[in-house]
Amino acid sequence: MALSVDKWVGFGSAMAGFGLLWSRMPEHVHDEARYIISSLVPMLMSYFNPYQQISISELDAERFRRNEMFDAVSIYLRSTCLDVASKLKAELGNKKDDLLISLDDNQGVVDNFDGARMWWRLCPKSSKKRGGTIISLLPGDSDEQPRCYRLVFHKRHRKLVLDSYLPSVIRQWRELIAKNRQRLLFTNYSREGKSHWINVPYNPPATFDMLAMDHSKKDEVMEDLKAFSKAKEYHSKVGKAWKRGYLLHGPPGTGKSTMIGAMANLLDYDVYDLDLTSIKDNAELRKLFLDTRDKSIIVIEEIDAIEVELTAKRHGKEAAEENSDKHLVIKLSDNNKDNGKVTLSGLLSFVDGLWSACGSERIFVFTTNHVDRLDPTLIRRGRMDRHIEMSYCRFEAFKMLAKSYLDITNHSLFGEIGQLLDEIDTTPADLADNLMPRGKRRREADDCLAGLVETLEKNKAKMKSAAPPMDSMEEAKEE
Ligand SMILES: Nc1ncnc2c1ncn2[C@@H]1O[C@H](COP(=O)(O)OP(=O)(O)OP(=O)(O)O)[C@@H](O)[C@H]1O
Ligand SMILES: [Mg+2]
Repeated sequence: MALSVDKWVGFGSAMAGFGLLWSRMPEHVHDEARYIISSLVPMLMSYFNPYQQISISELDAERFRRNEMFDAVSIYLRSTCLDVASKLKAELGNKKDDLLISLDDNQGVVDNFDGARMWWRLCPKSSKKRGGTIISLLPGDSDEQPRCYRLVFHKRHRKLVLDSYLPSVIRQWRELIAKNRQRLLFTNYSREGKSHWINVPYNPPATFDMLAMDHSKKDEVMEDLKAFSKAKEYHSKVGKAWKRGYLLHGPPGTGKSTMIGAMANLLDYDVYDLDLTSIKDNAELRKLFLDTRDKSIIVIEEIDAIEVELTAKRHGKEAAEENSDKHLVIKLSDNNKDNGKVTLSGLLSFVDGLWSACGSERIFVFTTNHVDRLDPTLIRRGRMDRHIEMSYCRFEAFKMLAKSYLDITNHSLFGEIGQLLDEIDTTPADLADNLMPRGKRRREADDCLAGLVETLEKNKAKMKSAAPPMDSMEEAKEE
């Protein structure tokens, strides 16, 4: 039966080809005859061919982003009608040992819906070259036709297919992905001048419970995130895109990246780690943005360093080095001079321009060690809604680390450690390093804490010897 469906579809294409040929007949053929035959072709086609066809391409018509309907069909077919297919493909899924079986190219399957038969076929990528020329495409297109699913059904089921069958495919797809959702970490890479996302399964170990920072600040951030994830109606009521910006700033090793993992865990969002330096221009940046999914955190780490690097590309390395030494604010560039590059204005429109409203439930996170070096327009309130300072570890944060690393809430050395932490700036990363078991023997809490006191004492002594003597400070003050 599938064969006869293919025949009909082939017949339809042949008739269409005939129509095309006819439309190109020389002028001298009588106009009236041309008109009659041209209008007869579609009538003949519809008379002879009782089937209709819908194509679902892997990329959407503008080729700007992936067509999610293609994914919906893939997942639907995988779950419902692979039993009858003879050519299948096997891959390892995102979850460990998760075997993914799907249709192989050119393989067809039949689905039954409400007494109607639906013929599906996966058509492979095909070349657009015909007769040695490439058919003209939108800018950025490749010369390959993307893969597509072809659905063929009897004409009398048209209403059923459009009103019930395809909506049910989408509904089942949504249910299946909600059930089997695996959080992903994406990063961008560039191939042949075009940017793409690749992903790996993402299960960050950090949670807010383990994050050592001021209690009230932590609670505030968690409340803010939870409120954001439930604020769909609020955002549409006030006419704002459903997105939020966080700027995490503080010295290295204070937990900025760790907090991003904790955010992803708390909200169950995917993370897109955006590498700006490998993006060709603003258009590519926009394309990448359109390719992100809802419920995601889009991260640009160490944005100050990226700015320096981008400046280096534009104005020469020396200029960038000079800038980084002397100027507190390093601009990306002024966009008139930098066609074909990611510019500050491109980045701003990525974060909250017209295009940023194209998705929903997106959180932008920028991290930096030098908040004072950033262009103020990039981090103004409204763009980066919350500025969170991750600071050196004091006693309260230390207690959280002791609880997670050593499972203790009190110890005779706590008083001494608290005092030392007040005197010297120590990052949570340094403390965590001292609280980890070393070598083969798991160290007892006593050993760990004694070792930590020793390290802190040493650091204190170093700090004292590095500081200028009191007398010279007094002199400097007087001067
Ligand atoms: N606030 C914190 N709470 C718990 N652990 C922390 C914290 N800060 C740092 N750590 C520990 O130190 C390691 C390094 O921290 P992280 O990478 O998050 O720092 P960062 O602020 O992103 O540093 P950088 O600015 O260099 O990127 C983490 O793997 C984590 O184990
Ligand atoms: Mg980091």
